[in-house]
Amino acid sequence: MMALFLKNCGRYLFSRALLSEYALSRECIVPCQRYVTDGSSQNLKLLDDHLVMSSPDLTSMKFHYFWLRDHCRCPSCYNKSTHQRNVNTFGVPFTIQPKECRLSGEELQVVWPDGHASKYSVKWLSLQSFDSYSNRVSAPTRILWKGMPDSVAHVPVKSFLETDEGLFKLMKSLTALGVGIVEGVDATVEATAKVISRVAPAQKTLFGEVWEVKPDGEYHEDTAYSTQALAAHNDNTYFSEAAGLQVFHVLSHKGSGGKTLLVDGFRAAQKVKDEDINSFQTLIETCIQSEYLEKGQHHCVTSPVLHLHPITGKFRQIRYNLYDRAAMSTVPFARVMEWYQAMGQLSKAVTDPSGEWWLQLRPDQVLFVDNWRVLHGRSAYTGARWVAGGYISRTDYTSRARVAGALPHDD
Ligand SMILES: C[N+](C)(C)CCCC[C@H](N)C(=O)O
Ligand SMILES: O=C(O)CCC(=O)C(=O)O
Ligand SMILES: [Fe+2]
Repeated sequence: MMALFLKNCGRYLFSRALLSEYALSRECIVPCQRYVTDGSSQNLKLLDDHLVMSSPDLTSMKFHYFWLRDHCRCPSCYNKSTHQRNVNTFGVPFTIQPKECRLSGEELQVVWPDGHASKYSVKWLSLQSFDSYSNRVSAPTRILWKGMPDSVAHVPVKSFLETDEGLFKLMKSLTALGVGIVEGVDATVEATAKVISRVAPAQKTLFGEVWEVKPDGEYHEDTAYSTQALAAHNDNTYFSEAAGLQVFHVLSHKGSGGKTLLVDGFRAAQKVKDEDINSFQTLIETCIQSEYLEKGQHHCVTSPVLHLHPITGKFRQIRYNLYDRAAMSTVPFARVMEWYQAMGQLSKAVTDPSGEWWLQLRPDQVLFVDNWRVLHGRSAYTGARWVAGGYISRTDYTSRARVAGALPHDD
């Protein structure tokens, strides 16, 4: 039974709390079973602190009575227009049991001891089970890539600005590959701003909202404002939350170099995971500090380089920026070299030339990059180069992607 439980919950939930909770579950102790059927396809089994619904075509679902009371969707417990709960959850005794409970058609109807009545559609319940959640969040949405990915969207600006399909194409490219391009855009800051705001408002940071890097433009104490080459990196590793998307538009360049480099950070992390699981673990566990310092600014964040989704274990974020690391004092002496070695493995995967996509951005192309996944860089350049761009916060990006239908679950 325990083995079955572990299997159903997936391998990321070996928490001691859960195991002991299960050991205490009354299901094993009190076989108080009442079967209620009304001829519907579901079978209802009422146990001490939860019920089990099963049908021949559906794996059984379990819900605690307390959970059911907390999820009452009647107008006094739940505000359907604001999508917010109103129920006084902790005014309910944890030991609550239904006074009556029946299945009527595809609806579960419960009357509680105080007479309060709740109804739940079986379909809705089936979408709320842990199994259903895990299946949804585990569903593959990403394609890892090396070199130039085949299917990056190049969306014409008119279609992008004016049609749902145009927006969907870009968002889908971003959720699948972490990169997407809008083409045919005027080489002006205003046109860039319009393209950015079709996704979400540009995020205001110390660099501005829609920023520009150009000779004699606004200057910040950062190598991005120099002409030197920049190896692949993520931006904002020193912010408590790095921007979700970064947008680049090379408006003009009279000179040489200045090519853009893109690398799939999740592909690099996957390589380390496949070939050296200990290094991978070190990069998930070890916290290092990143910082940004200039007059009036001191951003400083301590965080691991790799983050996984807490339930599925899928990649959530890579924070790879060798330049913006602070002096390393967060790692105990005995583990310093272990971290360097692990980071060295990741660095090898990141800089493997077969994984690099070098492109020369044209002045009509606006490039969107998922800054939690894809690393960017550039070659050194000469001459006058004018780049406009912006950040979009993670929550605004993922919200837009879900509304557009390109991201079905949390991420
Ligand atoms: C993009 N923009 C030019 C505004 C700023 C660049 C900031 C660069 C910083 N080293 C980082 O990696 O976050
Ligand atoms: O100049 C470029 O193309 C990119 C520089 C960069 O890394 C940045 O602005 O974040
Ligand atoms: Fe950057």
